[in-house]
Amino acid sequence: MTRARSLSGTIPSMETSHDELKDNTIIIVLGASGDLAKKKTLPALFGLYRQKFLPRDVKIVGYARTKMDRDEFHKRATSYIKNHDDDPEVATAIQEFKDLSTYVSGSYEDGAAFDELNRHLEEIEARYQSKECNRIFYFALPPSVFVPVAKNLKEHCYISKGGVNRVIIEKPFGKDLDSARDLLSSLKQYWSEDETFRIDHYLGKEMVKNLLVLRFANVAMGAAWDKNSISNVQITFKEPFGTEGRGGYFDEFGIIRDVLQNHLLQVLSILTMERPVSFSAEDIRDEKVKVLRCIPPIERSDTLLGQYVAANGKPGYLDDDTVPPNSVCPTYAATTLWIHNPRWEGVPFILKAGKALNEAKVEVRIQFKDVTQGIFKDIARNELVIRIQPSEAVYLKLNAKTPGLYTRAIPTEMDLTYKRRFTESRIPEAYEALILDALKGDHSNFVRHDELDVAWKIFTPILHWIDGLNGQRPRPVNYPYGSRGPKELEAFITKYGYKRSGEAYNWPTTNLASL
Ligand SMILES: NC(=O)C1=CN([C@@H]2O[C@H](COP(=O)(O)OP(=O)(O)OC[C@H]3O[C@@H](n4cnc5c(N)ncnc54)[C@H](OP(=O)(O)O)[C@@H]3O)[C@@H](O)[C@H]2O)C=CC1
Ligand SMILES: O=C1O[C@H](COP(=O)(O)O)[C@@H](O)[C@H](O)[C@H]1O
Repeated sequence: MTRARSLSGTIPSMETSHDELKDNTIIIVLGASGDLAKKKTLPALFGLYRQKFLPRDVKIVGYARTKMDRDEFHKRATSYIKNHDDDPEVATAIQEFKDLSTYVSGSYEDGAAFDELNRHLEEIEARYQSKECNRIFYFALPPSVFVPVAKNLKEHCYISKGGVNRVIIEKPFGKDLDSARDLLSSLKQYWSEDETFRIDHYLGKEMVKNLLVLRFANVAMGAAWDKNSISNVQITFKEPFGTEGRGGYFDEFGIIRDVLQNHLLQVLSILTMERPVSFSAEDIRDEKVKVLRCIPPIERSDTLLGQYVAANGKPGYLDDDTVPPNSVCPTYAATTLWIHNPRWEGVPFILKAGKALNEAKVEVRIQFKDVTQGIFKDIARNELVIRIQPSEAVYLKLNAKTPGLYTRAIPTEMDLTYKRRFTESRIPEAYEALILDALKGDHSNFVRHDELDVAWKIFTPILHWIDGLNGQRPRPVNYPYGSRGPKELEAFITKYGYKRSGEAYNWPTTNLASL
């Protein structure tokens, strides 16, 4: 396997080799006919193959119930690979990728079908030089079949004569605390924690991984990273499209389970945890769990729920045929979390996520406190913004003296936009980074069982209220498709101390002529 080059400023223990799989490895994608496999898993495997990050002589096997021949599987597997036609190097790599990929059709419940899969894997392995072979099973499957598939793989496809077996599992991991505990304990009967890699793909995003470095490799950041300097924090997820055909799934889960309880809470935990002793998986995850345990369950009064309605020629949530009529499922939520520890006591962390909004954006916005008044009056607050996507960036809004013969401060910015600063670098897809970690046996960017438990403790009471388990279901407020969200949002964030700058803020350049 190709090894990462040693760079100046390398983070030492991030280079640690775990149980890295270098050869004789088969990656089996279960649910290979589905949406996730087609759009994310198989393109990520191709990306890794093309960059020579997969084990030598790797083979990929798709498995699902749908009957299809190898050509049809190849067509689907490569349909989301970009730059298909015009680059001969990509075309060659695609052909090689097809040559190493096969497909087996079978059910998820039937042991005999998994015997068939196992026979196919053994045929491949018979051609490997070593007797020690490795199998990685990737669950691109709905949660309803997680347990039978985990059981059948263990009973029919597990290599017990040496070699490594691993399972990579996608969210959702349950619907509340009890169901998550049930799911986890069912899966644990078959697969150990060490063999299990629970994906939250936000942990594979470049800017989420960057949070640890920004925070702990910069004294200047560390010094201001607490309640003494910070007024409030917003973690925002915005998508410009609605459920569009995925309403059946979505209506059962809602935006909180879809995005807040996992992706945004992961970002929050890395943003607020204490410095880990090392970059080992357990040291990082210990610190994440510690900070999450300081967060009490979310209060109803700290919650704003919304649902999009038709506007701008786009359909409302209830117009989606796959959504039950009169559903009160929230497609937008803002919730405020509080961390009861000495570093963060009193700082509101506002998690906001919505579908069918005016733009695609995920960012962390840290607003600092007001500067002492006196020599300054109504001066803008500093804000540090970490834009996770699109167009990765970190920028700090800060006040500077207006150049020239003025004694006036003006809001400006220090801007680290990745496209401009790192012109030669390709930012990896989250799934590429995570599959590579799983091949290396590095759990740092995967969700540990106790992280899940504490995450569900924070969200379960509010989810039960939304699900109507304790009485009537709350009705979300409406917001138009393509808008910034519910009109109540501005008052909601203001309540937690967020102050918009009084000065019109021109970003990224300041027009001095207009002063
Ligand atoms: N799609 C996405 O972008 C994302 C998905 N995920 C998670 O990944 C997993 C897979 O998602 P996705 O690919 O969208 O799911 P799909 O609904 O596309 O299901 C994947 C495959 O599973 C089989 N399947 C579907 N429904 C059932 C069922 N009721 N019983 C048995 N088998 C079924 C189908 O294959 P066949 O009939 O051929 O066996 C299907 O092709 C889910 O847990 C999802 O929450 C997570 C993040 C993003
Ligand atoms: O897990 C999910 O994430 C996607 C958003 O992922 P991103 O990488 O495009 O930001 C979201 O659309 C989907 O509803 C959710 O299940």
